[in-house]
Amino acid sequence: MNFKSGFIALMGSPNVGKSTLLNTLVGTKVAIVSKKPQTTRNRITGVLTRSDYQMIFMDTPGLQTPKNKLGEFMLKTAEQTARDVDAVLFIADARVGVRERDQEVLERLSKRDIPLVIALNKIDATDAERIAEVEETLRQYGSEIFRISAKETLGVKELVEHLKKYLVEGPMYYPADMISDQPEQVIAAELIREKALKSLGKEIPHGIGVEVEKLEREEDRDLTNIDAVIYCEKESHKGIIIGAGGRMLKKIASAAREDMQMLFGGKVFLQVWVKVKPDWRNKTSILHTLGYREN
Ligand SMILES: Nc1nc2c(ncn2[C@@H]2O[C@H](COP(=O)(O)OP(=O)(O)OP(=O)(O)O)[C@@H](O)[C@H]2O)c(=O)[nH]1
Repeated sequence: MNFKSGFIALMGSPNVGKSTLLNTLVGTKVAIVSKKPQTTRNRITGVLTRSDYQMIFMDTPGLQTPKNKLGEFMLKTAEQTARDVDAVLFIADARVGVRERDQEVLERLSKRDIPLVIALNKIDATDAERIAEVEETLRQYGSEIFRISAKETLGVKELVEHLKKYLVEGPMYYPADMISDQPEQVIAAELIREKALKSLGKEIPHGIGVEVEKLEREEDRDLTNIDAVIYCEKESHKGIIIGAGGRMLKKIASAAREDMQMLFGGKVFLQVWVKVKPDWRNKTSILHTLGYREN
């Protein structure tokens, strides 16, 4: 059987249990990313790797009505994330029910081509009648509703089994053990990958992977140095990723660096290389190196 992988966006209002579920799914504490308080509200990625599949979860910020620039940024990030994934997992709180904001978001999500799966969380703290009532409201947005408790790990296995259906044949984007050791590296890599996919359109669909080789902080200068490599499968793809005069790569790196600065705080010095590795996920040898500096 071939390896499958995919990206799944976690969406839902603040406090419904997205971080708890992410931690339950991935089995490690990934929700602590930065020391800066507001940055924990940005996107966090959790990776669930098994022998035959890898699920990459994007934890989007809460869907509250934006009150300021940061709020606007977070909402934008959440909606953008939901666009570039293989499935969206919407989480509702059984105790609170379906809020107006949830309805607006669900309305939009249900009209998209991306599969929508709904998890009704906190069933451990809600009576059966209430659960049935909320589920009834949710049914108009999608038929795939799972009752879960992220905290008590109820129904989570069934949910994962279902989500597996939306994975596609593809690479192991991240090393199996990466998330527990270096969440920041994973997030930095994902940001670059996201910017690359967005800028490149459908030209190079699943053929790229990003690896962050170095992420070092210089606390005294409030600076983070990041070295990353975009792996692609063909020489022709490398040309497209770099672009005429290096413009495409510059665009990708600039956009990624901007998000990284939001996420990590302080300044980010980012260098991105593009390397061709036809089977990049299995081989360790680097066939070709092309340097590019972005600052
Ligand atoms: N009883 C119960 N409480 C839960 C469950 N899942 C999460 N919680 C609690 O709900 C609260 C919010 O959980 P979080 O995981 O931080 O929610 P979130 O959606 O990530 O919140 P934001 O970061 O604000 O978007 C915490 O107090 C959790 O302990 C659950 O399944 N059952």
